[in-house]
Amino acid sequence: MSKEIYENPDLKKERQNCPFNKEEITHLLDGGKEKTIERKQLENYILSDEQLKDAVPMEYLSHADKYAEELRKACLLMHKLADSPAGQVPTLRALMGAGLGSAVLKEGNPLALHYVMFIPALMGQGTIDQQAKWLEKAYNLNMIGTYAQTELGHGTFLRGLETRATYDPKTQEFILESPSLTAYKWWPGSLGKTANYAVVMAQLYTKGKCEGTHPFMVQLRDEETHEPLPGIVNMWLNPVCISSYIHYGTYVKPTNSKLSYATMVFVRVVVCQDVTTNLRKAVTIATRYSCVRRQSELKPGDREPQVMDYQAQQNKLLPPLAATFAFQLAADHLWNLYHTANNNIEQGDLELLPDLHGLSCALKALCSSEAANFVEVCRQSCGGHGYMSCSNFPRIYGQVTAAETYEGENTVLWLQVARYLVKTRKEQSGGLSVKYLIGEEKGPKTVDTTLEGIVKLYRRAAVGLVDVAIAELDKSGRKGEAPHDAWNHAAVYLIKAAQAHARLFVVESFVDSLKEGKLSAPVRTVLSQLCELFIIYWLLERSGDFFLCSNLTKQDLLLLNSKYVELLAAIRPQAVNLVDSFDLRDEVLNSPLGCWDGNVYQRLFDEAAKSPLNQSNVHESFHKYLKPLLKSNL
Ligand SMILES: CCCCCCCC/C=C\C/C=C/C(=O)SCCNC(=O)CCNC(=O)[C@H](O)C(C)(C)COP(=O)(O)OP(=O)(O)OC[C@H]1O[C@@H](n2cnc3c(N)ncnc32)[C@H](O)[C@@H]1OP(=O)(O)O
Ligand SMILES: Cc1cc2nc3c(=O)[nH]c(=O)nc-3n(C[C@H](O)[C@H](O)[C@H](O)COP(=O)(O)OP(=O)(O)OC[C@H]3O[C@@H](n4cnc5c(N)ncnc54)[C@H](O)[C@@H]3O)c2cc1C
Repeated sequence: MSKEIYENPDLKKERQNCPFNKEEITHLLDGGKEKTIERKQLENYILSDEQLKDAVPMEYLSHADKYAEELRKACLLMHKLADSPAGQVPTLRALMGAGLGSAVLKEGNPLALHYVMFIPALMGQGTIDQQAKWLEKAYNLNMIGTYAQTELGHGTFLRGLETRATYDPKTQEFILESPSLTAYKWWPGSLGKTANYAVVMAQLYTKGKCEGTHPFMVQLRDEETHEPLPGIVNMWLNPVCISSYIHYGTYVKPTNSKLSYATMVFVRVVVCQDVTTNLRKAVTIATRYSCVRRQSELKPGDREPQVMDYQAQQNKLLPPLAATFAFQLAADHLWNLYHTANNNIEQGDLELLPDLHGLSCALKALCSSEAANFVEVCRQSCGGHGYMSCSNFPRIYGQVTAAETYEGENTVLWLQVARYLVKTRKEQSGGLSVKYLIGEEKGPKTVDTTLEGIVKLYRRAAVGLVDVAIAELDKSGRKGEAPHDAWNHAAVYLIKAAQAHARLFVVESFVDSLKEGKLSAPVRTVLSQLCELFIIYWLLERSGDFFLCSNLTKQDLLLLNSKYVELLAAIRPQAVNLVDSFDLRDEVLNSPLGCWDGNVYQRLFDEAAKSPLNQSNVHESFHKYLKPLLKSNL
């Protein structure tokens, strides 16, 4: 007789009479029906392998055992690549980030940097000959690389990196050295124990002149013994300059000195999608749990309600639910810009590079910071159980907050965006992502609170805040302040302007995607409600920006607040159906709180039972420490 599949009755009820086709949303997020089929085949292929399952929860292993266990599984995954039903590249992409890969490698993939940064650096900056020599070796895993840029003393200020690569014309070699403790490469993933090669960013010196930071291929360890090569600690020999600008001993300037930063642009684009995947996991866990959890008393004398029925809980969870769609659609737009810009750059056309740099910095900083805040709200919305390690919130939060720092610390990236906006506004130039700065909203500044009217408010805030920042810079200039001082003293305004620019891009991506998308009426309805909820949510959160730059009134704000709470109530009945549409398997969620069947309490209990401390009634430490204390009559 088939085993009855348990489904929590409340979750079951939430799923009845869903007014839209969940699979349609799944296909939208996957990039089409075929992609969904491919993803599910790949998930089955990977998650059915018993050798990829953890014998004990990772949190109970030592640091060294965690590393060894993750490396074991990462290597097994690489062996499985060849037979993957989805092909190598889609499989690799799925295994590197917060999605399928995190279901197997819960502490992170020791080989991630090899694929996410080392190979992209070779592809983006290596010469044809260098690519011929190294790419096949890297793809065949005959070498494991990382991207070594950050030093103990410098991570942000690349022009301040201390590692030096001095070109010796006699031997036609580069001598790499770390001249000081603060020059030691620090932070690069896999550098400690896994990688045997690295792309090292170093200041290139030739003929006594510093030509700025350039990428170098450096062998770190013996390919057979894995022992560090001699002198690897503070003197690295025989590196090779990647995309060499040394021609017969003479330095030839690249067409754009920032092309060596290209790898970071690529990862910033990828990070937007990865933090969105993590946010989707957090929202799914919190939403399902909030429909299983019953607590307190809403109507006196009634049964304890589902906590999702509290407006306060809806206010916590529905904006992040909407954000997952907003960020995914914006990341898709950015990805398309990346491909267009990259194809142009390969033809020598660098015109879109500033747009790509500005937008990738803006979206990486916005998606990572907003996702981090939203993940913490999701964790808090689950009360004490959200605090447990097994809830998976601590790990998701750690991964998303890391993204606020790596690939460019967010504040620094906001200032890069501001630099791009101020320059663009002053030159009335700029391409794709600042089109409105040129054609800013003309006409009366009256406010209408329709979707189009609200988008116009975002445009006014984005342009207006750039103009406020420019006015601050000009005021400082008139006081005789040097440009760098004026820039520093306007930082608060500059960052506000950059953030408003990023939010406008996300809002317009969401609205445009719904306009252009071939969606069924029911899906369009629910996604439009999420879109309107999200853009009103952000406006209410940042109302000061809008008061500063438009004729928004107190009445308008009260009206928008009423619209916001109406939308909370309208979307509440579809919350579980929307997160079900993400189609995230329990193994990917990796949380008793978020499992599809809602069997939360039994799964929590089973997880607790796995703790080594719960394998005996009295731990040995009692006899060593506590019992003597109890007898000591202090
Ligand atoms: C599939 C799953 C994926 C999983 C997710 C990924 C997992 C990865 C996990 C960890 C990996 C982490 C890796 C790292 O962290 S690598 C190290 C990252 N470090 C940084 O990002 C450093 C940040 N700092 C900088 O980028 C620079 O120092 C700077 C931009 C802040 C300043 O550089 P500087 O040379 O001083 O430039 P200026 O500010 O003076 O500007 C000059 C000029 O250049 C333009 N510009 C700057 N950067 C770029 C760029 N990257 N691309 C294009 N153009 C750039 C800038 O706009 C100025 O232009 P101008 O105004 O016209 O003069
Ligand atoms: C999980 C993780 C993985 C990483 N992986 C790698 C890797 O694989 N390879 C690699 O090379 N690096 C890696 N890094 C390092 C990362 O790139 C750096 O930490 C990051 O670039 C920030 O630089 P920093 O640590 O020097 O911080 P700092 O730049 O020292 O930042 C400290 C403070 O100074 C502020 N600040 C700095 N400059 C300015 C400015 N101009 N204006 C205003 N404020 C400023 C910052 O906003 C911040 O508040 C990783 C980091 C993490 C956390």
